[in-house]
Amino acid sequence: MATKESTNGSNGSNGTNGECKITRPPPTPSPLRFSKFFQANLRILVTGGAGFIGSHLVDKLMENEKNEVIVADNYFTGSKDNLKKWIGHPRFELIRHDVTEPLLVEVDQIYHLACPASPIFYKYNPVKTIKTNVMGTMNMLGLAKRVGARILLTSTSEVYGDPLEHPQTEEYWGNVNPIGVRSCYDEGKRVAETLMFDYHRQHGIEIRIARIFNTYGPRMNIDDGRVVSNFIAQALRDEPLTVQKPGTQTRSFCYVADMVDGLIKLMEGPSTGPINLGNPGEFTMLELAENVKELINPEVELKMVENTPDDPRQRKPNITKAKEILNWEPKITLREGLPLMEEDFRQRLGIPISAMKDTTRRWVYRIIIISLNRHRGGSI
Ligand SMILES: NC(=O)c1ccc[n+]([C@@H]2O[C@H](COP(=O)([O-])OP(=O)(O)OC[C@H]3O[C@@H](n4cnc5c(N)ncnc54)[C@H](O)[C@@H]3O)[C@@H](O)[C@H]2O)c1
Ligand SMILES: O=c1ccn([C@@H]2O[C@H](COP(=O)(O)OP(=O)(O)O[C@H]3OC[C@@H](O)[C@H](O)[C@H]3O)[C@@H](O)[C@H]2O)c(=O)[nH]1
Repeated sequence: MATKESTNGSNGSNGTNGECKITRPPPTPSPLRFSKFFQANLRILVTGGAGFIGSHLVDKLMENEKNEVIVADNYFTGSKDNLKKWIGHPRFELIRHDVTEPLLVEVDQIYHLACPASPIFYKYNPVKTIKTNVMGTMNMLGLAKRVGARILLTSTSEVYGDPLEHPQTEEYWGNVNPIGVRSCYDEGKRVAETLMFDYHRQHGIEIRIARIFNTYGPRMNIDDGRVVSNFIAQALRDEPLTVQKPGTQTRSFCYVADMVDGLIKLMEGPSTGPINLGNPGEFTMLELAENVKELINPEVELKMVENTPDDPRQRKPNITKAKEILNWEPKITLREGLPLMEEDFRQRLGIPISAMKDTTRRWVYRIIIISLNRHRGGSI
């Protein structure tokens, strides 16, 4: 939980991309934040909390009995289903709200995740996507300013565009097409980062910025369109895995439980960021397809299909800062994470394990799932 000392810790902090001098003292936090008598809990707003990463974050935050969690979500890509175990809980509230409109709630921390993240969804209504990133972030910063809350933005590795530096450090300014079909998301997040730092410098708002690299895990939308969910759903449905050309493009995949730990450490830690959060294990899309085939359905075929414009050719985080500043690094490898996601997809698709071609290998994976579940206290 944030203390008064750590709350003010960002006052003299440096941004990673240069000196960050605050021109005004920070706003006074809400008296509720430190009240001993009426409000012992930390009130945390999670925008986009009904989505994939957001709902896992809510699960983790709710484990702490000192936390009260409020989710604001417009359900564009998220679902109440992801939060069903918390609905009705006395420390939990769910609000249907679009972050492009202002929101007034007394909170101490804001995890600002609201934004469609899959390319097919963020390209569906690009004007809305950029509004969500720009107006949504301004509204949440306005709220942070008003109530003196600390705010964390989930930015993205997409701010590096099609990177010419590899792996990507936080100092790299990126190679982004400002007028392409991905720009509503990439440039939207870049403006959101700018707004965060301007509010920090001008109004003394306590900010945290996470640059998240590709994250996967249970509860991704089955037809989300992102590569890991596509390949797993295709493997389970016995459909060819659609590898977009050339197939040699790379990504680094982080399991969602690791990501949530990193986000909470960043929120509670001393640094504004931006800090890269991701798993440095790098795979080509052909390698990912081969892994899914081997682990989930050895009979499935690979099919090369056309790619979309401006697809980044390589991506891998340098996580030195996360290790040094947050003492964070991912623990779950891709080959451990894929079976955990398979289990969730299998249940939601209604495909029992017996319906698949049964091999000894499948039993090995089940044992991995059970032992990882035990290790993580049963929460996937
Ligand atoms: N998953 C990844 O690989 C990844 C990588 C980099 C960054 N991120 C960032 O993390 C955040 C969460 O991503 P995710 O993968 O969970 O995506 P997601 O699509 O599952 O979740 C996004 C949530 O935001 C909600 N939302 C969208 N627009 C909104 C609006 N205008 N008002 C209120 N709610 C709105 C959606 O309904 C959904 O619940 C996003 O900000 C995304 O940009 C994710
Ligand atoms: O079926 C598919 C889908 C995608 N792909 C490829 O897989 C790679 C990854 O594509 P995804 O759509 O999963 O995700 P991207 O890496 O393009 O963007 C992602 O990264 C940063 C985040 O902010 C975004 O949330 C997320 O969309 C791309 O090279 C794409 O061409 C396939 O080969 N087959």
